[in-house]
Amino acid sequence: MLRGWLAADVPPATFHIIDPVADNLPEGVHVHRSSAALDARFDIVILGIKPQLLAELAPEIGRTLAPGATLISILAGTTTNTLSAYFPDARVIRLMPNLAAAIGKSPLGVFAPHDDAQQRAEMASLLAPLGAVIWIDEEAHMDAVTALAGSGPAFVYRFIDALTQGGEAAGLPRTIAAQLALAMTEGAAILAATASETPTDLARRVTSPGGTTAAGLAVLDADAALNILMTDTLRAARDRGAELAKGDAT
Ligand SMILES: NC(=O)C1=CN([C@@H]2O[C@H](COP(=O)(O)OP(=O)(O)OC[C@H]3O[C@@H](n4cnc5c(N)ncnc54)[C@H](OP(=O)(O)O)[C@@H]3O)[C@@H](O)[C@H]2O)C=CC1
Ligand SMILES: O=C(O)[C@@H]1CCC=N1
Repeated sequence: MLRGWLAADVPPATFHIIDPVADNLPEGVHVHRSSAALDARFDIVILGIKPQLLAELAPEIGRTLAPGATLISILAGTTTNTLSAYFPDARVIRLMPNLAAAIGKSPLGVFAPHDDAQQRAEMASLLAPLGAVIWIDEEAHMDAVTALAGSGPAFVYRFIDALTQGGEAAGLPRTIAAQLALAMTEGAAILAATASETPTDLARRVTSPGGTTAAGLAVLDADAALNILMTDTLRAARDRGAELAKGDAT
């Protein structure tokens, strides 16, 4: 997220990073190893610790909040009720970004318990450099949002790796297979994002009757195996969010 804002020319000195160990941070941001020695209080605090650390770190985090501050949590699972119990004076908002925030291409699922037009406008302006803001009306959906939008890049990267492996098994040198898998995925994703047709329509357009794509899809679609795998994958990720919300650190 920080890299996304800096790429959009937000001045680095705007940001105070509180992290005990983080290195390789962009030049010009303020870095603090803890909030203990920090006098300042902030109007906007973005919480990016592991959910399992919240109970331990809450007193320290609380000291960074100005009266009426906005606390934006990107923690998987952790509910606004839990956050509000730790930070009763803050305006709590949940946000689920992903790695592509660094290039302004993250879906940004946002849930706020006390939602209003002014807050939506403030969040839209704050988050615009990071990607597309998608308001989520029901907090119960945030674990599924996390599974699809937050964890999703890892699933796509696995698919790209599998394409590379498949290309290699089909006889290509690994480096060529890797290049083709990446460039093909990029083009297909951009086309799907910009075309008026649905992904299903686009797949149909690729598929010449009796051709190579049809032969491949016959395998990929058999027994709905990919759909079942994706359903199980997202369900596992979603349910882990619910476990984290209950404080499960295992
Ligand atoms: N990775 C992703 O793509 C996404 C992650 N998230 C959420 O972001 C959060 C962080 O995830 P992720 O970055 O992957 O995990 P990391 O473990 O990489 O990041 C957690 C960070 O918090 C630091 N930390 C530990 N103690 C303190 C402290 N006392 N004060 C301040 N910072 C501290 C950790 O330091 P240390 O390394 O020493 O533990 C670490 O740098 C999670 O809640 C996750 O659900 C949300 C969307 C996407
Ligand atoms: O793996 C996780 O728990 C976090 C949440 C979404 C992406 N990474």
